[in-house]
Amino acid sequence: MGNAIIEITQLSKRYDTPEGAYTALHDVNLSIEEGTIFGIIGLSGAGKSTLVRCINGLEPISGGTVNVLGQSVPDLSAKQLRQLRKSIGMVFQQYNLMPSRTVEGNVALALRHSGLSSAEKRDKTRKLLSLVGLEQHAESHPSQLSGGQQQRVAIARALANNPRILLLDEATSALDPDTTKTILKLVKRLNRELHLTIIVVTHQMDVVKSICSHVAVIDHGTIVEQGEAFDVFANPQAELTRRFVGDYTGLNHVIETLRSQGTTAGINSNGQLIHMSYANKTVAEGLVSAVTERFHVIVNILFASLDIVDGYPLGSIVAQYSGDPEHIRQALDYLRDKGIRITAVQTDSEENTVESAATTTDAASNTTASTPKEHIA
Ligand SMILES: Nc1ncnc2c1ncn2[C@@H]1O[C@H](COP(=O)(O)OP(=O)(O)OP(=O)(O)O)[C@@H](O)[C@H]1O
Repeated sequence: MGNAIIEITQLSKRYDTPEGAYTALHDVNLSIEEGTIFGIIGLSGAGKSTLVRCINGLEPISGGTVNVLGQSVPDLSAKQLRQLRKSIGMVFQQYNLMPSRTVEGNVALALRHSGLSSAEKRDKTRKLLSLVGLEQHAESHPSQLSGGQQQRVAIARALANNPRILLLDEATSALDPDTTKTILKLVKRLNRELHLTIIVVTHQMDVVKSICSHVAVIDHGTIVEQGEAFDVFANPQAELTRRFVGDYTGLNHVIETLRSQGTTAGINSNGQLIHMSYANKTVAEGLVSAVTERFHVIVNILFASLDIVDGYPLGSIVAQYSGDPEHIRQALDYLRDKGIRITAVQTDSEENTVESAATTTDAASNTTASTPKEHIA
């Protein structure tokens, strides 16, 4: 981990509207380390774009501090702000390319105040296009390119002034899943090869899961949870985060089905429905047979999934446990000892966490505690 490249404390932002002041951001605290890929996820209207605009100085703040690259953004002059913005490359959902210019012309446009000669600009533009895999399309116009290719041009343009931070604002939201994957792969490579700090503003958990090392969840202008992406997925605390994660993994759908059609879904009224999540592949192997044999309980698996979050495997199982209640309790204690997070699923209300020693939350900072994990190649 390096130093914080962006440090935000107690940020608030109010907009004056005809109906009165509207608070779009409230007491936002964020620390983004250099070299990380940091996701900011929230529903529409949560305040994501406002936060981005406060970071790059496009919006005056109402309170708190915003430090970017060691500079206090609200205190910068117009000239200093222009300079700072050169260090922050921006990519948006709608590519924002000039239709009348070629691909090369679009990228070169970002170099117009660079002081480079025409030959140097041409050389740099070609290098940037090669970096994003578009060297063959330098002479094409944006209309001749696919959405994914246009977004690559926008990324090349955003990199023209050698920024230290790349800010992607819903950059993959208009793309199909396959194209999204290739763009995310490119973003990950840029992070690695250029040691760029990347901020990914999104409403898609899939994007966070694929490339982010850290994530902050924003809800109605407040950061409700933040931490390492894996920990947030493994042990979501805030209601909105649980919804995002559960919707993404399919767990919410399963629980809904069990709630509405429990008997038809094959569960009986005597068993206990348990959600198990685990971070360690080897522990999960043989999980069911171990507790079945050892504690003489019947484990009926209703749902299982395995995901890779930021390069780490994360498994999830919903199962019905039947048998002697004392044996079930012992079986669950045993699993907990093995580092598996155990949650009782209520079919008539919300899930309740059955106390788990391995996972705790620092409620004061809305930070999810670290979960042991096992990296895969
Ligand atoms: N200039 C403005 N004047 C008044 N209210 C604004 C202004 N800009 C944004 N808002 C309000 O602030 C809230 C946050 O908006 P913001 O655009 O930051 O959300 P968002 O999370 O980026 O949403 P989306 O994903 O839909 O772009 C919204 O309720 C919005 O209506």
